Amino acid sequence: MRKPIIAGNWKMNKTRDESLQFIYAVKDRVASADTVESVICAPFPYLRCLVKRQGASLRIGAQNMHFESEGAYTGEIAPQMLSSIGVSYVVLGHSERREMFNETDEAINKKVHVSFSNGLIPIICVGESLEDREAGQTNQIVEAQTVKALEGLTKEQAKQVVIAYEPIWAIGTGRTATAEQANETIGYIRSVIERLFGSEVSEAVRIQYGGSVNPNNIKELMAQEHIDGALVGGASLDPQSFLALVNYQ
Ligand SMILES: O=C[C@H](O)COP(=O)(O)O
Repeated sequence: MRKPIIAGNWKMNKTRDESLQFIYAVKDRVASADTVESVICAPFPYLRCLVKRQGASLRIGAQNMHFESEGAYTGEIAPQMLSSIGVSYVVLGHSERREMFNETDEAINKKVHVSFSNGLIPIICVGESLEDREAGQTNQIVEAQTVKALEGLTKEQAKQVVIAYEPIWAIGTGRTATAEQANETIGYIRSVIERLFGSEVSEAVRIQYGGSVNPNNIKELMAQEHIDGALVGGASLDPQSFLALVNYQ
C-alpha cells in the first residue's frame, strides 16, 4: 500500500509574512503523517523559517537546486545547503524550469543522483505539451523523461523517488486532465518503471498527478488505481484550500 503524498508548489509566490501566516494556519491541522504525507515546496528564502515551524506532520521542499556540491555558480543553491537546513524534498524538472530555464533531462538526472547523496527525496516532474498529446505522443514523451531521470539509480533509490505527472496543458489553466486520462498515463509510467527496475519497485514508487488540482477534484483523482498523490500549484496557496487537499480522505 503506497502512502499518498500531497505537495503544494508555491512557485514564485508569497511574502515572508504570508508564508509564516500560512504555516501557522496549517501546521497542526494537516492530515496525520501516518495516513498522508503533506509537503509545501516554498521559495528558497522561506525554507528555513518554514522548516523550524513545520510541526509533526508537514514537511518542506525546495523547488529546484544545482547538481554540484559547491563552486563558482553565482546565484545557485547546492543540495547540501537544503539538507543542512532540514529540507526534506526537492521538486526537479518542473515543466516551467524545462521551458523557461532550459533544464535538460541530463541535468535533471544529475540532480536526482545528488538528491540521494544529500538525503533529499526528489519529486521528478514529467509531462507532455498539448501538441504532443494531440499528436498521440504522450506515452513516448513521459517514457523518455522518466527513463532519463531515473538512469543509474539503484532499486532502493528508485523506490523512494516521487514522480509527478503534469500534462503541461493542464497547469494553471483550470483544464484538468480527466481522472481516467491521468490514471492511464500514470499507469503507463508505472509500467516503464517496472520494465526498468522490476515490479517490487514499480509497486512501491509513488506517482502524483499535477495540473489544476483543487479541493473539488482531488477525491476523484485520488480514487484512481495508479494516482498516489498530487502536486498542486494555485490551490496550495490558500491555507484552507491546502488543508482541504491534504485532508481529502
Ligand atoms: O507544480 C504544480 C503544477 O505546476 C500545477 O499547478 P496548478 O495546480 O496551478 O495547475
